[in-house]
Amino acid sequence: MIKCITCGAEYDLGEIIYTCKECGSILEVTCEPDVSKDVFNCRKSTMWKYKEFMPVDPARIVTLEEGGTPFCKCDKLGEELGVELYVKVEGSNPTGSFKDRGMSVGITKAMELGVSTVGCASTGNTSASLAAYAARAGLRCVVLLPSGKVALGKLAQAMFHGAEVLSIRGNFDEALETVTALALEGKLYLLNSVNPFRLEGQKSIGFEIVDDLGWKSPDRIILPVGNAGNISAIWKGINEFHRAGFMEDLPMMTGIQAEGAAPIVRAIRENKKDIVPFENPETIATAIRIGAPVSALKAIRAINESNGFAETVTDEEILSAQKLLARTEGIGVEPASAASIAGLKKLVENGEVDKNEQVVCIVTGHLLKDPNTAIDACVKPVEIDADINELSRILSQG
Ligand SMILES: Cc1ncc(COP(=O)(O)O)c(C=O)c1O
Ligand SMILES: N[C@@H](CCOP(=O)(O)O)C(=O)O
Repeated sequence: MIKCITCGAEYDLGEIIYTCKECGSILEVTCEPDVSKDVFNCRKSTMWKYKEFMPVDPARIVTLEEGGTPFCKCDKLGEELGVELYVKVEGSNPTGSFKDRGMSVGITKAMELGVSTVGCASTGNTSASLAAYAARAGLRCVVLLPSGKVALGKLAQAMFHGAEVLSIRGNFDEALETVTALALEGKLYLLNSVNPFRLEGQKSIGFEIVDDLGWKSPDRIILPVGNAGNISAIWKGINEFHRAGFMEDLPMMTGIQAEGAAPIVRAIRENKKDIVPFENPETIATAIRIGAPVSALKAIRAINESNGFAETVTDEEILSAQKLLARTEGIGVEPASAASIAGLKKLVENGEVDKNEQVVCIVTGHLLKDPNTAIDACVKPVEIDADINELSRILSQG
């Protein structure tokens, strides 16, 4: 069933629907399989390890073997910050971000529905991922991107995988409004995270964290929040495993937003159930430059239900955390991803996160997604002749 999260209205799994016809709220797919966790043993380490929890025909999936991403224990950084730290490296997915988990389910669903054209609005990663999975499935793909605000690597991916790329004079929120209107006219199948099947794939991040920790919950999961689908999906997945009896405790879901694009943090601080959009969201972390997150209701619920927290970080804090993670632990992430590390640092400093907590930070996209920001943050290479004496002189400078 597809179910409205606000009024509970139910819809058939075969219906193409993005919001509730009764009350206009957002939807979710209900999923309560009756399985033992032993069925997962000896399966390949992709998100399809948990196929019983996915609402599509497992015999006909469109996959690039997404999921099963590294779960790195980060002792050096953990010690520096005073917590037991694990980093879930979503940049290791096939197109370099967590979106692949959602697109694998979303495109499989598109094939089941028999649609011919898929589309999305994107700050970059959704379009890169959709373009790749649409190519694999042989579907036409249309993506709307905010002009001048998409990191180079992501743009290259969308173009190279053959998507029809439209550069919108406007921001992500305006692009999403436009493409949603087109989807409602039936001109394309929308694969942004307002599509509840997208989130079914992304909930597997929660499954993997629990599995990686030996069927236990961490104390806290921290992640960047933009359109707010991922935090909602992970909380849904964690609850499904909890209800299935695979684990005892639940984590505190902690969302981090950039200071210039923080409607969810503001809603949590003001104890509101919904957001007031940021009209002109701005941040160097272009992936989370979003003012009107479509899954805000779900995200606020996830944070409140889990006794979690929401915090903002500045662009400077994001860039410094990006470098800290790269240089302390060798994990290269794009700026938005580093918001989780920046957030952890801030929350430890202000006492919100207890020393010795077991914390999982999700880093959502690969460093190479945004090469320009990475290069701008570094000292330029020194140019020298191919001469051993000159090389020795430089090395001796230390
Ligand atoms: C790299 C990266 N991190 C974080 C986010 C935010 O995720 P969500 O929109 O699901 O909150 C996005 C895009 O949405 C992203 O591309
Ligand atoms: N950062 C996202 C924004 C769109 O999010 P979605 O999860 O709703 O598709 C992107 O990569 O485009």
